[in-house]
Order: sequence, then C-alpha cells, then structure tokens
Amino acid sequence: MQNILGAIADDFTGATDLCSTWVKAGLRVIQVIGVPGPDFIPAEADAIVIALKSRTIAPDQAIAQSLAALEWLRGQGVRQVLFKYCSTFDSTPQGNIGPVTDALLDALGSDFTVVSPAFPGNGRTIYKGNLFVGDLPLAESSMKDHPLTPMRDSSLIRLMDAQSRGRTGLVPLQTLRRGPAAVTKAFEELRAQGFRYVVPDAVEDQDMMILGKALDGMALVTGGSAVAMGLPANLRESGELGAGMAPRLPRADGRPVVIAGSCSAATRAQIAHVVPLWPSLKIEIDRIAAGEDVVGQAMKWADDQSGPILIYGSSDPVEVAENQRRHGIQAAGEMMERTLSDIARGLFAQGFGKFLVAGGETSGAVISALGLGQLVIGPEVCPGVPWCGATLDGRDLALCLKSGNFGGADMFAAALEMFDV
Ligand SMILES: Nc1ncnc2c1ncn2[C@@H]1O[C@H](COP(=O)(O)OP(=O)(O)OP(=O)(O)O)[C@@H](O)[C@H]1O
Ligand SMILES: O=C(O)[C@@H](O)C(=O)CO
Repeated sequence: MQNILGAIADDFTGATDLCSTWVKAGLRVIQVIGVPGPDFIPAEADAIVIALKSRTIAPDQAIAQSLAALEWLRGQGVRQVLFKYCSTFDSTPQGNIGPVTDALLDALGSDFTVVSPAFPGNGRTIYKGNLFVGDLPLAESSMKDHPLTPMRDSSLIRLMDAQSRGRTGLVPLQTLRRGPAAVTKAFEELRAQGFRYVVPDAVEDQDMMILGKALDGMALVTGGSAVAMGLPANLRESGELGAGMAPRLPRADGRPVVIAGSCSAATRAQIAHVVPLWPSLKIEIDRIAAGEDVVGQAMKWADDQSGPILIYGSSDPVEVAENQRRHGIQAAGEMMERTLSDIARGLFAQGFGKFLVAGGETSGAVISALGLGQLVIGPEVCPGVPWCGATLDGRDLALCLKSGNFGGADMFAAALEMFDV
C-alpha cells in the first residue's frame, strides 16, 4: 500500500488539525509523532502526517528534522507533500517557515510553491496578501502578544520575504475567483518572473477548493490545514482514493484532565469559563524556578479531586512578559512545558485516560513525555480539533490536542461531553 499524501507539521496541534481536515474528506489518516525509526510500521492509511515540534527551534535543526521527515515520507511513496504551519503564520524573522520551505523545495528539486495559511472556517482569511484573524489584521490580533512568536506584521509577502531565500508574489482574490485554470496560469506567470513563492488570497472555503484544484501536481504545498481541503478531490478524480470511513471516538478509560499551556486569547477564555465549574490548579513559573516540587504537588492535588479537572500555566500578556523578563523567553516556555508534561505523565500513571491539551508547544511536550508513537484521528470537537486515540502500556487513551486559538469558550466541556463526562 502506498500512502498518497504526506505532510510535515511544525507542531502537534497543527498536525491533528490537518489530520482532521483529511479525515473529514474521507481519507484514512495517521499522525506519526516525530520521524519514525527503521522498525516503525505505520497503520494502513491514505495520508500520513508527521508531527514535529520544530516551530520555534533553531532553523538549522528545523531544517534537519523536516528533511528527515521528507525522506521518510518519500520512502512511503507519497505523491504530494504538504508543509503544515500555523494559520497565523507563527514564526520569527529567522523562520522557521521560510528556511524549511526552501530546504524542502531544494530536496524535491522544485523551485515554486504556495504559501497559504488561510483557514476561513476559523476566521483566518487572506486579502491582498494580508492575513486577518477574525476582523483584525494579524498584527493587531492577540497574536501580537504570543509568548514565543509575536506576530507584528500582517503582510504575508513581507513576512515570507524576510525569512526565505526568494521573492513572494500574490494571486489576488479576483484572479482566484476566476477558477483553477486562472490560478494555474497566474502561478506560471509568477514563476516565469522569478517568484519562488505565491500567496493566494482566500476568504471562504470555496476559495480553498479552487486553490486545491490548482495545486494538483505541485510537489510541495505549504500552509495551514485548509490548503489541504481540496487535495483529496484531485486524488478522487484520478481514481487513486477509495471510499472513505467515518471517524470513530477513541476508546478510553480513566479520568479526564485539561492541561493548558497556551496563553492565547481563546484558551484564556476557555479557562475562565471552567475555573468556576471545575477544580482548577494554576502552575506558577516562579515556583518552578525556585525548585519547588510543583509536579508532586499537582499530582497530589489531582488525586484529591473528582470529576474533570483543569491544570494550567496560561497567563495574560502582562504576566507572561513579566515571567519572560525574570527568567528569559525560552527558559520560561521550557520550564512550563516540562512541568505540564511531567504532570501529564504522572497523571497517566495515576489512571487518568482522557487528556485535552491546549497549545501546540505544550501538546508537543506532553505527547513526547508520554512517549506516544502514533495517533489515530477521531471525530472533531470543533473546527481543527479532533479527539485522537492512542495505546500506551496496554491502555487505550484519548487525546484532544487543541491549537491555542481554536474553539469557543465552552470547548473544554463540549469535548468531554462527547464521552458523557
Ligand atoms: N505563565 C506563563 N508565562 C510564560 N510562558 C508561558 C506561561 N504559560 C505558558 N507559557 C508558555 O507559552 C508557550 C505557549 O505556546 P503553545 O504553543 O503551547 O500555545 P499556543 O501558541 O497558544 O498554541 P498554538 O501553537 O497551538 O497556537 C509555551 O511554551 C508555554 O510553556
Ligand atoms: O493552523 C493552526 O492555526 C493550527 O493548526 C496550529 O498550527 C496551531 O498551532
């Protein structure tokens, strides 16, 4: 069996978001955690998404990991590769979106690709090359205060140019709306003019479907999960895709816990919603830095509670800035990720079996600490956020990896209600 679509995602929640998009399109999809070793046997699938944690690491490491992922995917026979990054283009002036895209293009012997973080279903739209989050330009949205990748420019063209080797062109909405053939022609013209990347405007799902058709045959596609929406239709037309299967809610015994490390506005609203309803524990960076046994205390606390519980590090931008000033940006993030993931591992040992984790970096840390190899994608809680199943030490567990800014205020409870919790 050859897997026909392959993807490299720069974080774990982004990977599940993409998997969910393809599962909804009827594909059998598996999410693989990190680049698999030689003994790894992937479950049978139409698409494989490799989840890396490469969004904020040094560019040379991100390149090395992404190239290793590409090599592995090519060994599986994938016919098109997607580099999945955040729908809010989370990156720094150094990368890693530009450097990884350049390295993947080189490795594939290609010199042109699309840059499309648009995700209309979640309010990420592109107009005249500018990225909007809901009603606000990216640089005026809450992403301007992101702890690791503050986004201070809304122009995707400037953002991509600043961190890549080539030049970025635009396909305006008017051209896109003329259909796939017009888009393909615009791509060819831009490429002939020496552009290496193209940002297509897109404001509705229908635009993503037009774009998807124009991407047929492009060796490397880059963007958010919605750029993947139209790709399965190309495979159906060429007869390469069989009948789809409805996703199933994973089996999982054990208590539920929400672990939040995302400081995004949506996650903070979700936390504010459940704090009055559920036992909730805030983890303080200062106490971690002071060497207190924060993990042991959290596990004891969790043992004393019943029903769903929330453990969170998330703070508002003022407190995050204060923590970063005291401990350093990287160190503050890492301390919190390590602590939350140690707590997750401890809770699994304590019998917890349903984990909702908020935040891409945080999810990456938790999944790595649990030592999971692959996730089977189940039904969606809200756009871009599915439940996933995994097996660990002979136990079934369910995981819901939530991108920081996804989901409405009542999303935590809605996710657990799917299990009648
Ligand atoms: N109180 C805090 N002070 C400083 N940093 C924090 C605090 N709480 C969490 N963090 C760090 O902020 C970062 C949040 O990144 P994460 O990727 O988990 O969330 P996100 O960016 O909102 O989600 P996504 O990547 O899915 O959009 C993590 O490194 C986390 O450890
Ligand atoms: O594209 C998105 O917004 C998400 O899948 C994500 O990558 C958040 O980390």
